[in-house]
Amino acid sequence: MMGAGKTTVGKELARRRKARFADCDHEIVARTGVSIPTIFEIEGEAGFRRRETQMIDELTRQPDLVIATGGGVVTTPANRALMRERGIVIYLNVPPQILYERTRHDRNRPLLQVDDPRQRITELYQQRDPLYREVADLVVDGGRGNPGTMVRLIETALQTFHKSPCKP
Ligand SMILES: Nc1ncnc2c1ncn2[C@@H]1O[C@H](COP(=O)(O)OP(=O)(O)O)[C@@H](O)[C@H]1O
Ligand SMILES: O=C(O)C1=C[C@@H](OP(=O)(O)O)[C@@H](O)[C@H](O)C1
Ligand SMILES: [Mg+2]
Repeated sequence: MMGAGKTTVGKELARRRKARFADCDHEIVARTGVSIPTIFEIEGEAGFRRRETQMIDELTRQPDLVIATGGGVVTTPANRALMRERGIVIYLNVPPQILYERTRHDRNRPLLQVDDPRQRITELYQQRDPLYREVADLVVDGGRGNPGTMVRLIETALQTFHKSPCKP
């Protein structure tokens, strides 16, 4: 979900594992030269989702890459299939109240620029939680500690986890 810590924790996880890192949103912004809110403004959410699918396809072809997705990636069935087939997927599960606290001052998430962002987050969480679980290989409680603690939890879980992602 937005505010779960994917960008922050993903970057640190990659550093610790000496892997490369890519943030899907960051790559889309770099490619288009405009911000996420601007893409939503011009192309709508549907336009952003098309770009996201293209980018996920591109990124998941690369080996040894830690990818931080955007929180809405699971809303597109094709993305869920790509993630399951090509990657080890970690769901950072964080309760809506904490997601709200972490995102309340941020203006860079167009879906939360509404009158009642707390309610919006709760609705999105309810809709998406089953989808995150559908694609996840590991579910980590992401609301319990700082990013460093999250990375250590993930590293420990990965030690006893073996999956051979398909070659794209
Ligand atoms: N485990 C954590 N504990 C406390 N704050 C966190 C944690 N993970 C991320 N944050 C903070 O929450 C905000 C959102 O994090 P971010 O990595 O952008 O989330 P996402 O990419 O999942 O939307 C940032 O201000 C970040 O510093
Ligand atoms: O949850 C979503 O639908 C979105 C999450 C954002 O990424 P973060 O999860 O990194 O905030 C970004 O992709 C866009 O604003 C839409
Ligand atoms: Mg992010």
